[in-house]
Amino acid sequence: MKLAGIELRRVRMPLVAPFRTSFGTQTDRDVLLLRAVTDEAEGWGECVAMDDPLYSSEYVEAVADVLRRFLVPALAAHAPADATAVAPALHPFKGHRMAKAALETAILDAELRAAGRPLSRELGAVHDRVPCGVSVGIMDSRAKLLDTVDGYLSEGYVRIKLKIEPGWDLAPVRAVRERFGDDVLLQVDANTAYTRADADLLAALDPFDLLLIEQPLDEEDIVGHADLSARVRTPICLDESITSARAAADAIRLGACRIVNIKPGRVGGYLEARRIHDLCAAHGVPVWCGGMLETGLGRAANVALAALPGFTLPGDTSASSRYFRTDLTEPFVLDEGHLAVPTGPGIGVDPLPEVLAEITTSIEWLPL
Ligand SMILES: CC(=O)N[C@@H](Cc1ccc2ccccc2c1)C(=O)O
Ligand SMILES: [Mg+2]
Repeated sequence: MKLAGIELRRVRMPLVAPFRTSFGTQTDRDVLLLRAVTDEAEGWGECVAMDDPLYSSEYVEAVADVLRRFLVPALAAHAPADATAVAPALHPFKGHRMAKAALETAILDAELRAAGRPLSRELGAVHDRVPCGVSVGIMDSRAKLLDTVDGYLSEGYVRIKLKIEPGWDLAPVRAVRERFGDDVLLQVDANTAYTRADADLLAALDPFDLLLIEQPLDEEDIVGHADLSARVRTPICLDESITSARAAADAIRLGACRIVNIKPGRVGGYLEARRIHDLCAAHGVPVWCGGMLETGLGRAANVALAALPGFTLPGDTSASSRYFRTDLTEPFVLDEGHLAVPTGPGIGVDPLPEVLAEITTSIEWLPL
């Protein structure tokens, strides 16, 4: 397969409702899409980076810059025959895992489409549909929160995740438990909003029988999470801290987490995501697929990954309608709380041309 070039395409999509987390409120998605053009097929990679470096150090403008000046020229020099050669070619450049993930995914998609192989098969999927959870933002009131959770449960979501931050934690969790009972699968995500001094407060969540507490502390505080794990009964799950298979291995070894949220965009791509899945499975650590408000392109690839055997907890692979009135692809629609794994070659979905044209804000061609 010969790579002719990479198209950087920025698209803007409004969210159906503001999404508030401990690091800010999002009202729309400004997404960088990569289209890899080869002599045999083309492939899509969706970058998960936000507009601002609030979830991680990466942000969309920086991703475009590092692709333009370093990562795409490096591929020109290495002329990778397939996606497995991409990470080694990019290794000299430190970090920028979200940029690397989008580039590798676009090339992997092109390669698999040319070969007629679905991504799910390539990764080792064992299911043809996956159970879906939903991430619920911080709200202005408990009443609004309860209405929102009620709506999602009615839609069929099998797990509820509440965003929390200091001042919005025990009360919303208690309200959801009191209203919907103890059988609802419930977890929380702090996006690093707490400190080691909050151990007693986080331990106060134990009576609510949560599935997990996601990333309570700073992404670099592995030891703090290990100390917390010894004081809090609820399993600690890491998200922002798990940037690679090595980071996952170290966190597990140090007892910093008992569950891992795998996000291919955060760890450098689907091949590294599979390595993390395999490593966690070897340690008996359950994993689930996180979400970064992807369009249907990224959503399709995530659903394929979530079908691997070690993904034993429902992920944030929600339906398209959780975030978008109109998705970039045919919408992903919840069916009895599940999403079907795409069966077509590569990621198995394509942008709808008229939607793509409508939401595109810029196009840049990077020849190899
Ligand atoms: C579904 C979910 O909670 N995702 C992230 C947080 C998050 C929140 C908002 C975002 C906005 C734009 C891009 C990425 C974003 C990620 C998480 O698990 O921590
Ligand atoms: Mg998270």
